[in-house]
Amino acid sequence: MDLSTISLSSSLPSPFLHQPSLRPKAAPLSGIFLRNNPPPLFSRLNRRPIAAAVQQSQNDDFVLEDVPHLTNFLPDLPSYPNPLHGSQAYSIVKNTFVSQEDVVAQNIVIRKDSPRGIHFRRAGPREKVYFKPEEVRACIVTCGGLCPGINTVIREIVCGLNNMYGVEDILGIEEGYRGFYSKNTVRLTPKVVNHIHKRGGTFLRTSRGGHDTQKIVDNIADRGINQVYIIGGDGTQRGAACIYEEAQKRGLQVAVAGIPKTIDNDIAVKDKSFGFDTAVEEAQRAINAAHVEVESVENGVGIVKLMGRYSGFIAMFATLASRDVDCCLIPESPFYLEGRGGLYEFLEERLKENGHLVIVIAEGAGQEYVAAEVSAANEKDASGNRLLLDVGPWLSDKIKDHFTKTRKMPINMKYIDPTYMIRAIPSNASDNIYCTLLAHSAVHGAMAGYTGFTVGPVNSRHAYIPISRVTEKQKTVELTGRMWARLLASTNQPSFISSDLEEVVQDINSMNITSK
Ligand SMILES: Nc1ncnc2c1ncn2[C@@H]1O[C@H](COP(=O)(O)OP(=O)(O)OP(=O)(O)O)[C@@H](O)[C@H]1O
Ligand SMILES: O=P(O)(O)OC[C@H]1O[C@](O)(CO)[C@@H](O)[C@@H]1O
Ligand SMILES: [Mg+2]
Repeated sequence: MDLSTISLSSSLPSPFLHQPSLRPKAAPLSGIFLRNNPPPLFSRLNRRPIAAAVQQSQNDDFVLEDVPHLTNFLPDLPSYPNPLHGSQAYSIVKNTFVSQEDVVAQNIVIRKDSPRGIHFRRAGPREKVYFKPEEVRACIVTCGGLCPGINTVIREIVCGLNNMYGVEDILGIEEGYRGFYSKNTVRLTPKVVNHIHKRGGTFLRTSRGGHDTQKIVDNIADRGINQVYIIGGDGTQRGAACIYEEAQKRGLQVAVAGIPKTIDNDIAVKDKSFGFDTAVEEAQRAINAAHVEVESVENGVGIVKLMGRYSGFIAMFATLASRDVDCCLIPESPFYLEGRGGLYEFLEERLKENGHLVIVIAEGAGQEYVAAEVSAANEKDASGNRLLLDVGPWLSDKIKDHFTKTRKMPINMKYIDPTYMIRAIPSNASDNIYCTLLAHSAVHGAMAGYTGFTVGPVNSRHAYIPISRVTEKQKTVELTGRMWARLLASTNQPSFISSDLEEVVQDINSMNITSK
């Protein structure tokens, strides 16, 4: 068990409950473990009591992975009644405010005797806020690659702050983290952002690299910013954690809220990333085009390359949605070309059977093969992410060579690379709604004094999730999970698992692992 897991059980000696980082904000959740992910300073201070508390509560099985609160390091911060009390939108809601006791369970498929497991705080407006609206100076920044819906999140943070809380002072930081110290800010009002959700990209522009925590926090302090909304992927959220830690170290009343973004859908804990549905939908157009092309010629072979550096979610879902795909190749599932059970054998069978076929490949798949054949320097982007080799043309050449040279069978290759087309578009209707919920959750959380947190749905219910949970591990397609099995069942493609590996997978499957 994690040493930062502590118990708030009523049997605890009171000193534990009085340590600032451990103290619940309102009514404590009774009889629970609280995993606060405290910043290094607090974990150092609390090491002994935390370990002792764990020992005392070994039998308790309810874990709350809590997010930090400004009062953890500013204990005398005053609070105010939430202005939503009087808002025309919320005053008629039956339970306007989310109770401090409301939590969201990470696992909802459980067995009768399973432990209650990990929970997160439910997102939403709280009875008390820790900012007077007229004293809020918020800023929004977008970093990393694009994804559909960023503009909707920006719009809804601005409109949410303004319409729900009466906040008027909102700044846009342009071109990512480096914009904090190298650019002027732009004033964001509901009028300025009114139409931006209809456009792809980010109204505030973006960049990679350039994260300098000291300079960023200096700038936040100099400008009198007290709420920071950070939209970006895993790298961006790591940067957000640094900003939160530095602001806390300096004792600044600055709430840092992260809205995780990635087209690859590889953010842990959250159900899915915003813009992902839109991207999968757009990918259908490329797959359809490939299918139409190859269906119309003799021995047509279509290849569609989609994004997905380390995870094949876009490829997997686009394949499952389409039904025209014969084979889906993803980074998590190593494939091989030659021999029994290999890709060539399968493609030959499909061509004999149907006269055409479509392959979808995620950009991160087969990197080891490409690397072995092309002399490429190990290049990185400005943020330090490894630049991938282009697997699409490599695969297309391999298949062409195999059929025309080895099998003496001419094929008609149609290669489509819609990489940027699927992420540079505006979000669809359902992603727009999703983005609105994310933005509102972030606004409610920051106003309520939470900081160093991210937002997202866990089993469909929106929650406040510690930043570390979304940065420590990337979500990947589980080869032993049901979704990948559904894909294999749908395409009937080889699993590319040799018999030795099959045994290992069966062993893993027989362990008590549940998958969605
Ligand atoms: N470990 C880190 N600590 C502080 N800042 C970081 C860290 N990693 C990345 N960043 C900063 O976060 C920003 C975005 O990072 P990156 O380019 O990796 O994109 P990302 O947020 O992971 O999005 P995506 O990968 O989905 O495009 C950059 O400005 C980068 O400097
Ligand atoms: O070319 P860019 O903008 O660096 O982004 C490419 C990368 O960004 C991602 O979309 C992640 O955001 C990856 O799938 C892709 O490899
Ligand atoms: Mg990333």
